[in-house]
Amino acid sequence: MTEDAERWKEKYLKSIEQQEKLERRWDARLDLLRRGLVRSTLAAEGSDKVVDACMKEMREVIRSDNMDAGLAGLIPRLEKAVLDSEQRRETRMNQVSDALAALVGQLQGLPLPSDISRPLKKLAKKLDGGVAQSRDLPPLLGELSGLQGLALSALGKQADEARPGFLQRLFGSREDDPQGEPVPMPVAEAPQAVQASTEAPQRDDVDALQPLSASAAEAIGLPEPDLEVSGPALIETIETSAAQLPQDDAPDLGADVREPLAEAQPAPTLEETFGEDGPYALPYAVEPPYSQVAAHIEKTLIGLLDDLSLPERHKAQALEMRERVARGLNWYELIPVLDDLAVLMLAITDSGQHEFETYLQQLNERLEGFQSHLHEASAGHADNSFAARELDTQLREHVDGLQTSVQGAADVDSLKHILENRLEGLLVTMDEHKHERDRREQELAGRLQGLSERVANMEHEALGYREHLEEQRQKALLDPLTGLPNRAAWSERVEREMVEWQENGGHLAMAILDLDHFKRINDSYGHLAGDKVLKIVADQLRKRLQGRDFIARFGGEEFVLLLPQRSPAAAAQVAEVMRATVEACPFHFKGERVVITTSIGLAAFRSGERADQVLKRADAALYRAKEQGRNLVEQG
Ligand SMILES: Nc1nc2c(ncn2[C@@H]2O[C@H](COP(=O)(O)OP(=O)(O)OP(=O)(O)O)[C@@H](O)[C@H]2O)c(=O)[nH]1
Repeated sequence: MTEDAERWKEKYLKSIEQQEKLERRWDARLDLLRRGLVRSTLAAEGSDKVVDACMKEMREVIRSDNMDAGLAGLIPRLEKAVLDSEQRRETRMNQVSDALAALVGQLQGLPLPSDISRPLKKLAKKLDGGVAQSRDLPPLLGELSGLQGLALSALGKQADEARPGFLQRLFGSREDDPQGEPVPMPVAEAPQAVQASTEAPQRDDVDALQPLSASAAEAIGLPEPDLEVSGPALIETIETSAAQLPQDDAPDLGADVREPLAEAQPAPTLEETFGEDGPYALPYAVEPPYSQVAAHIEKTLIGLLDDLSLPERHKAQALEMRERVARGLNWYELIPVLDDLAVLMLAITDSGQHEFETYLQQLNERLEGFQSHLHEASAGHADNSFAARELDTQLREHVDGLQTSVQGAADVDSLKHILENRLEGLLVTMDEHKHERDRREQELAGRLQGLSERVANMEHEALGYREHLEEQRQKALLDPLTGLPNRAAWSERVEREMVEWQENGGHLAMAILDLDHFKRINDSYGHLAGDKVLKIVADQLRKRLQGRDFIARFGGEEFVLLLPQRSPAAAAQVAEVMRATVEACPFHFKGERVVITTSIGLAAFRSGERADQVLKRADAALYRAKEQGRNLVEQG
């Protein structure tokens, strides 16, 4: 064997040896992987039936000789099973998270001391974002169970103090509540209520915490169920008494409010008085879980997308959104869809602006056309002047010619002939000129007619746009839920009244009204009931306005009141009427009275002050009213 062949042989043997080593390592790894897989499949067992079946099959495939083919068939099925299982797990986690949030919500509805209600609020916030992992559940459950224990023992303590009535046990009463806070819950009919109403009650007797008999309700002037929302008798009482008082005196209207209570006689129950469907009845709707409202939301969104008249460039986006909605949404998919919808709406508003800009551009082009018509008309006028000068020259030439001819005429006959010729020429020139002038006049009249039509069209369109803009502006100034003016309208009005006040002097005051414990209304009766309360309260407050008084919804459960030309005492009187009006609204739930109250912060404008500074003082006063027990008017 040559030296070269020897070297090749050695190289070949070495590579075989290396190949065998690699194969042994590969087998060892494969064996490890097989064992690992078998153990993993065993460990994962029990999480989901379909996944379990796939895992079992996998173990068999791994142990078989035909692993490649077996795995190729199994893996896609396993992937699908794992995905499905993951989705089911997510749904379960969502359900658990919703249930936990509901539990926390129920606890939050209880009158708990702040050292329990604050951590509860924190826990509610944590649950707001949903629970992503099951490992997060034990600490959350632990936290909830601890807080629930504390809440129960706090309530137990209240029960030990032997306070009558389930609702009183649940929500506490003013004597026990250092804040003296009224709680907007149904007030049960109880015998002592009649007594309370006949024993010249103090202000607290009107409090929601105390059982309120129908007689008391009637006595404070709650309107009949089938009457229009307006005109509870209490409010009329207040108005009468307010009218009798001198404007600059701050009256104790509370006394007027309380008076009728003392004279009240036992009367039918609230349920008898209002029935279950009166204008003040809070709907019995239990807030449904998302799955129950999803179809409605989808239908509404699709309806909205179909009704939108969209500029061409936004149509594809809306169509894509529509398809997403039509495929069905879960809770978490809804939020991005709403975000996208909001972006689309903003884009449409922008295109409204764009449309208007296009209109202005068109208007500009038309005005340019108009200008060029005017140019033509003035050129026509210039032509006319030129033609008149031309005529003048021609006439002069004719007359000169006539003179020359007359001087050169030898006899009367030739003179006559010359004269006739010259006059003929003159008449022809005059005729031609007249024709030309008529033609030009006609042309000019046509142009003027066209111009005046264009102007009329433009005026008509501009008027349409102005009306459309005004309509849009008015809509943008109204709060859609209550129909009251909104924050933007408020700013406009404040601005106007301030200028008037600065120029003419007098008085100007503003007040902030914030419904008390409104969160509890939502939590206890649902958001629909909350919305109904807001609408009715807004309606009632609006009906109390007089003269230049102005009310707006500032947002949420907050209203603002502007009182021009009212002295501080008169403004306080109006605020008190508003407070009593809200308290007197005979809301009821399943036949039981629900007392809803408002706290009010009032501030009068001082010389040199800006509106935001006055609002700040009113807000600080409102804060004090809340601190001092709510259902109060405080001055800032
Ligand atoms: N139904 C309904 N609820 C609203 C609306 N706007 C705001 N809210 C709710 O109003 C509640 C206001 O609650 P908070 O600011 O905590 O105040 P509150 O419960 O009224 O308590 P106090 O102001 O301290 O007496 C929140 O639960 C909001 O979700 C609305 O348009 N409709």
